Amino acid sequence: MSTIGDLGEFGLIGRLTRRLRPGRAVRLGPGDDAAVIAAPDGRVVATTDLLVEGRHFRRDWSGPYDIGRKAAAQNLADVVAMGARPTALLVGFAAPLSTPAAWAERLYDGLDDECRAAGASVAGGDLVGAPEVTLAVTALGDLGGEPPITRSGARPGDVVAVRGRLGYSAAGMRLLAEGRDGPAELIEAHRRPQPPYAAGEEARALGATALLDVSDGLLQDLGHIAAASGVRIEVDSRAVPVPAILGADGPRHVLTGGEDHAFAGTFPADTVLPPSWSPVGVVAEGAGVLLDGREPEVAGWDHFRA
Ligand SMILES: Nc1ncnc2c1ncn2[C@@H]1O[C@H](COP(=O)(O)OP(=O)(O)OP(=O)(O)O)[C@@H](O)[C@H]1O
Ligand SMILES: Cc1ncc(C[n+]2csc(CCOP(=O)(O)O)c2C)c(N)n1
Ligand SMILES: [Mg+2]
Ligand SMILES: [Mg+2]
Ligand SMILES: [Mg+2]
Repeated sequence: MSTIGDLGEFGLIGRLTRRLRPGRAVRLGPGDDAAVIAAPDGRVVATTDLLVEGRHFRRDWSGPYDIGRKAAAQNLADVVAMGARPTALLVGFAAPLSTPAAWAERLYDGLDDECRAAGASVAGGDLVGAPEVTLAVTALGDLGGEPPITRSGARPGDVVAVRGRLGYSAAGMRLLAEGRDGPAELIEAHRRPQPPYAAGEEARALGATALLDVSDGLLQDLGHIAAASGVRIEVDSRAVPVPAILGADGPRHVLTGGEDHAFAGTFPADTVLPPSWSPVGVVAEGAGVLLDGREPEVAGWDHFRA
């Protein structure tokens, strides 16, 4: 079995980049000092997120293909959450030299497939030998001439709505931690989030006043909209859909579980929301997030508290 150490830095770069398919916005991809990405709008949306072994994923819980998909998805979702179309990813990849080359190749297949699903591609990156697997992913996006949908535009009277799965990843992680092997749908959801990438364009068409992706937990992430917009967000727990598959702790997973990368937005009160968007609360004057009129004890994930 060949390892990435056997291949060497440039051998591995060649093996990995060969797996990537060219993307629509990439004018010059891997191979030079930098990539060249089309930015027809003249403004580039840029975002970066780290994934660290043992903190974001475990190699005994997830295979390389799913880790690649997750690393891409969490960054592509941030671009979509700005109301932009993802164009390209840059991937910093650190791994032990004993890592099987096939593991690294499957990681790149996952990155490439998730990019495809969002209309982007991997345009470049960096490679380092290191004691643990770490991925530092940067995503770029195109606003198509439209203004970004920020966290700061929510206004009192707006309705708060969510699109996409919530709580599945947290429920799946709990099962993995307990050594259980089902329900498969939950475990798969933890390994591979499925952000509904169409939500960005939908939210824009619906006149969203603020938008973000739910990475840390619904209540906590809504807190970012509340803070940036200078408003209070009031969530009604009875309005938040809790699928039965999530089990007894379903309500907690849905309200505070991260990593599904659903989208949460605020919309003018008279907006007619399609069924894919579930209204979960309202925007009011004030500050913070209230759940059924009270401050929640737990709101979501915090790296420095976990
Ligand atoms: N080390 C840093 N240096 C500069 N800015 C940072 C740093 N870390 C975070 N930020 C900025 O803080 C803001 C919030 O970051 P955060 O990572 O919470 O958002 P997110 O990527 O949407 O969420 P998540 O990381 O949970 O997926 C972003 O605008 C981000 O660019
Ligand atoms: C091994 C392992 N332990 C814990 C977790 C849970 N977890 C890690 S990061 C995060 C929030 C989003 O991260 P970020 O804010 O960095 O985007 C959550 C819920 C996991 N996925 N794997
Ligand atoms: Mg981040
Ligand atoms: Mg985000
Ligand atoms: Mg976070």
